[in-house]
Amino acid sequence: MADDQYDYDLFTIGAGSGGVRASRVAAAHGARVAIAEEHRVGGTCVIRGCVPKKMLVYGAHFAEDLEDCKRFGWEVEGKRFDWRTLRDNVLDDVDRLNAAYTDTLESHDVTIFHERAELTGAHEITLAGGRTVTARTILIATGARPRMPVCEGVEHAISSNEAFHLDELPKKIIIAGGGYIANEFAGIFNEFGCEVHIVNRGSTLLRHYDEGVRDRLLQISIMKGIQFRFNTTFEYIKPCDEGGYFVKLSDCEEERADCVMFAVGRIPNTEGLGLDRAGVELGANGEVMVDRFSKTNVDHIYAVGDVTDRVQLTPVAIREGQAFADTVFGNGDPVAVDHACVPSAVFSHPPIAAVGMTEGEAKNTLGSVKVYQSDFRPMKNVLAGRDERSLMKMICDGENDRIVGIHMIAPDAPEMMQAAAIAVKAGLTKADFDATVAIHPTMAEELVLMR
Ligand SMILES: Cc1cc2nc3c(=O)[nH]c(=O)nc-3n(C[C@H](O)[C@H](O)[C@H](O)COP(=O)(O)OP(=O)(O)OC[C@H]3O[C@@H](n4cnc5c(N)ncnc54)[C@H](O)[C@@H]3O)c2cc1C
Ligand SMILES: NC(=O)c1ccc[n+]([C@@H]2O[C@H](COP(=O)([O-])OP(=O)(O)OC[C@H]3O[C@@H](n4cnc5c(N)ncnc54)[C@H](O)[C@@H]3O)[C@@H](O)[C@H]2O)c1
Repeated sequence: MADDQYDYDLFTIGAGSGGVRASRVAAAHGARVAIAEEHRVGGTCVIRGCVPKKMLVYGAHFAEDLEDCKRFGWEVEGKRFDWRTLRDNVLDDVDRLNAAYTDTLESHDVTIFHERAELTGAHEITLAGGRTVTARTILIATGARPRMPVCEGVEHAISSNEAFHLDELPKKIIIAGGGYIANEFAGIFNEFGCEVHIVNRGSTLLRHYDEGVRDRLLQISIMKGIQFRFNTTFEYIKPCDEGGYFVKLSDCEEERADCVMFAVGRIPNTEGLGLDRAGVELGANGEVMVDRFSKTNVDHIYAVGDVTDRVQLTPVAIREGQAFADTVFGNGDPVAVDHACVPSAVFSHPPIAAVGMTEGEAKNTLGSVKVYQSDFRPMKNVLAGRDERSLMKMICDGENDRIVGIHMIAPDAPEMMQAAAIAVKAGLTKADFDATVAIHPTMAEELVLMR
């Protein structure tokens, strides 16, 4: 493996989900590996994404539990929510994870440069401090950053990055977007008692999800007090002397808000990386173009994760990193990641989870389609007096009964979906589900009882 012509066998730029996995696996295969990280080891998922977000979701959900518990006989006197306590505890855990990821790299003898890196030659990388190193193979794993649209006063708005660090909760927040981040943070802030407005440029929330499921989320979110504006754009955001901002939207008078947050997609981090000099081909959104082995058009340069804009999810970035390291540094056959049938979840209140084709996609793709569904009020909601129904849908190929998609909105939907996704990925049929005995009483039993 040792190739003394270069300082390292592998140099990874970006220590997020994809870069860390690729680096430690390549090192375990015997490669001499270095990684550069300009911010904090762990990347988006650990530092300012999935993990702290999920902790806020847990924190937020207590608002409902504390309400619902009364009907279960519990009385909680003097309940009060303190944002700073939750925020600081979450940020402490982020510090712990940052240290754990750093330890993992160090224990695999991966050299970490805590600074920005860019390509300055075919095999040459220059670090922000001025040091230059060389590597036989280079991996671009620089992730993506929030897209901030062109709008007067956009500099006064926050993105999800800042949402984890707020000093105070806003009394009123306007969130632009209708995707994952907008819906997840709308749920979080709403449960904490903030007045939440979602402003979407288009007419659809979460457009890649099944229509029935997204309509149910919209209905429940409205019932919980979240306000929605569709087909609306931002004209300006201006600071207000008394604090907060004046916000002018395309379809109404100027209004005041304490915080404006943009959650309108993420842009691959490819600017200023020297990729043009290296001749690496980029796509229309600045994403690195790669083949199924994550190789760019330049033989020794690879890219994994959000920077390639294939599927912007942590488990996908991790798989791409693993497959890259096994392919380039392992002894087995090349490994390509299968991007079909990737399950996903939106950690809204309640959460959504899905795998495979939506009903609409199946109808547009397959000859005949059978749809089974279960629309029910979970037992806990019935006793709690919470008027919130869950929905599960199973989409089958009418020709052969094979399940091509499962979609749900229900408490713990992501937990149920992980197991159900195995069956869909394995190509099981509705009859296989029917043949499985239910676990009673659960919500998941609906999966094997659908008509
Ligand atoms: C708020 C939020 C919530 C999310 N929730 C989920 C979720 O619940 N589930 C899920 O699966 N996904 C979720 N995601 C998406 C997930 O975080 C990403 O898909 C994943 O982190 C991508 O990993 P990556 O390795 O490609 O990039 P990243 O984790 O972004 O890592 C890239 C790293 O590269 C560094 N870097 C960039 N340029 C340079 C340079 N020139 N030199 C040195 N370092 C550099 C960056 O600082 C960063 O640390 C969420 C994202 C956000 C923003
Ligand atoms: N639970 C999860 O797995 C999770 C959570 C958060 C983020 N992520 C990942 O991060 C990515 C980015 O998330 P996101 O929510 O920023 O993007 P997104 O692609 O999910 O949604 C963007 C939304 O913004 C709307 N929009 C675009 N421009 C707009 C504008 N100028 N004004 C108002 N609305 C506008 C779009 O119509 C769309 O609804 C996701 O695609 C996902 O891959 C995943």
